[in-house]
Amino acid sequence: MSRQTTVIAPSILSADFARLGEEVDNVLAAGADWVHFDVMDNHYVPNLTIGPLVCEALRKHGVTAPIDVHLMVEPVDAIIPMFANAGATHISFHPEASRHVHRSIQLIKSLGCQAGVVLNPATSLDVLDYTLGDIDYVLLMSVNPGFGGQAFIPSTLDKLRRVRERIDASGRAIRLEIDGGVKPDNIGEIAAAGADTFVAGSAIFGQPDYRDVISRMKAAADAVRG
Ligand SMILES: O=C(CO)[C@@H](O)[C@H](O)COP(=O)(O)O
Ligand SMILES: [Fe+2]
Repeated sequence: MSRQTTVIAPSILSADFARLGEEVDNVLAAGADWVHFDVMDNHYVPNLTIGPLVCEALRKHGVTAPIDVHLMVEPVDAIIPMFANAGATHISFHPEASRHVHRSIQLIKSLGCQAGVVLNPATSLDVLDYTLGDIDYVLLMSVNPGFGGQAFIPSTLDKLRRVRERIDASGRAIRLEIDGGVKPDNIGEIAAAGADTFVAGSAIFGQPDYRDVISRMKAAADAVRG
């Protein structure tokens, strides 16, 4: 199977929300591939962030890049069509926030979006047993969901290797996305462990030069991915 291209997906959670359209334009012009859009409901996670109106506003602003919606909401099914209609291209959810995981995956796909399942640091890989045949990506959390700016949990590297083995054994073109604490100085070992899609919030929006940090991250990942 062909290798997936390296994708850098800045998490807008760390952007300046007062200038969101401009911030998204700037990271995309600086080489970012996707926009990572963190939706938190003050229920599944303690934090409260943004909803479909903001996704729609980015589309109306002229953003054409993939918008990768990471739903940290419970229950999840009612919110999926709202994001599909608002312009999301990718929608992922936490399986423990869905009563019927297969149904949620099929709902996302029926709306024309790519479907992903999200594994928290302490979530077992068992959920992949009956989802790998249907999903388009796995989103592996390397921090506990809810906040930007947390430190990468080192045990995630071993988990990444195990998910990579499962994906390769499936024979399907499934992306492996990593989310939380990804920085220029650890992206190489994260890529070597099997990730191809890299979310980074504070590492990108915390820097004065987006092009410099994104190109350094991409080069470090590609150096080990070949
Ligand atoms: O989903 C989440 C947090 O729940 C992430 O997408 C973070 O927003 C990533 O931020 P950094 O750890 O890169 O600062
Ligand atoms: Fe996220």
